[in-house]
Amino acid sequence: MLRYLTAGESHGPALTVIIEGLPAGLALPEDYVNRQLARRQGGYGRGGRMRIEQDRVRFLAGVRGGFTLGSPVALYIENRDWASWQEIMDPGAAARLDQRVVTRPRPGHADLAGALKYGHRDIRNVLERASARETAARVAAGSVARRLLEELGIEIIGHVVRIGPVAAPELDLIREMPSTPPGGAGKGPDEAEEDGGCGPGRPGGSPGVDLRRLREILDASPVYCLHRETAEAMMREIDRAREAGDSLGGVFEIRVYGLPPGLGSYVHWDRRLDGRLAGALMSIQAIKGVEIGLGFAGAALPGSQVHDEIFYSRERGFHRRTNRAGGLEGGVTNGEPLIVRAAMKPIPTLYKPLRSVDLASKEPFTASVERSDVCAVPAACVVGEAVVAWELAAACVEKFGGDTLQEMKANYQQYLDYLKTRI
Ligand SMILES: Cc1cc2nc3c(=O)[nH]c(=O)nc-3n(C[C@H](O)[C@H](O)[C@H](O)COP(=O)(O)O)c2cc1C
Ligand SMILES: C=C(O[C@@H]1CC(C(=O)O)=C[C@@H](OP(=O)(O)O)[C@H]1O)C(=O)O
Repeated sequence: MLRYLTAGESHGPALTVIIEGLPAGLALPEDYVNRQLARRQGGYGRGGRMRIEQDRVRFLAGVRGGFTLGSPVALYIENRDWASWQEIMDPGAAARLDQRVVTRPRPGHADLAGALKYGHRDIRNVLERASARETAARVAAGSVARRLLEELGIEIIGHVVRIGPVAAPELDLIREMPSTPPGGAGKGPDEAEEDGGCGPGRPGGSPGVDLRRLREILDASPVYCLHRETAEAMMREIDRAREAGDSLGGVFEIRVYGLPPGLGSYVHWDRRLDGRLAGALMSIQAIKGVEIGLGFAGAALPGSQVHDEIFYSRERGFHRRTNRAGGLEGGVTNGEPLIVRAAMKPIPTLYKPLRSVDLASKEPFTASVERSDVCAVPAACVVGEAVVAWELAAACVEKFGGDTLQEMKANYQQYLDYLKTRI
């Protein structure tokens, strides 16, 4: 079983993660994790805090010479902002608990509900842990999972499809993402349609696109959006929101290629991979909706336009020409790429103040803000990739097991060989 716990306050000394259940022998360079941490810090619309932090992982246990030992992996990410908060956030008796006390709950944040639940008079005790600073720890854990998935040929890619009112042109869910930006020599729709399938020689479906090139395009986009013109419109919208003292949400999409059929299970509710993925994505701060494949759009269509017909050929085995199910049927991967989307609400801390009531005096007030993100959808997309990676790696560990990576890969290969006898 693969599991992890995180701890850490936003302005405390550090974030920590303990991961248990990884096989021994997985190459885990610090730089690999650091690259994902840097992506999470990026994205147009972030506030001043991201200019202070420079997230770097430090392994404290479970890794030696760049390889996992099979023992629990402990890792640590320093909060640079701690230097300015040490006096107030000190875990010991030296903490100045009377300083910078927060009694004004922000609508949309955990402030009021958290203070009532835990009996805190200082909302700082809530916001420090409710803050999405914690997602740096989740991205670190997710990077470890992603590294493991890579060993099995499973690749994850996320992109932003909406920021506020600006949406990327609808990507046809039955086709793949374009391999080049608009105007370039992308793959034709008919060619793309022929990709995928869980037939011989391509277990788990094929991306049908150059993932390295896609990543380059996405990393070069300040909003992690594939379409240059849409990205520019998104940035203009973020600028407008910032000038108006407002904030924006949006939607990101995660696609996973190279998945074998058979991860997750229909036999019990808590083993369904769709439920696990939705739970993981919904647990990200400010995520308010998740859809798989056609998702909500499917509710408006007749069944004949929703379900993916099954075909068979000797070369490709069982395959589909459409992927409206987003790679999952019955809570089990079906060999098609996974497609999930998550909707993020606008950031709750606004420069344009919203009405609220002081926790201590019960007097109404309108909030004032020192700093905040205006839009964090690109960052949330990186967090989304991480939590999806985690759930998929956990499902792989469950199905293929193994105390060493070699053993796990051998089990995986045996399963793929078995699948070939079925097609
Ligand atoms: C990457 C990321 C960055 C965020 N940055 C901020 C921020 O700067 N200010 C803020 O008020 N909320 C921010 N949020 C959202 C809050 O953390 C979130 O709304 C809050 O924890 C309440 O949880 P809920 O929205 O899930 O109910 C951010 C969320 C994410 C995922
Ligand atoms: C620190 C991060 O995001 C923070 C998430 C966050 C919130 O309320 O969720 C509020 C802001 O924190 P601060 O008030 O310290 O500026 C963001 O900067 C991060 O992503 O690493």
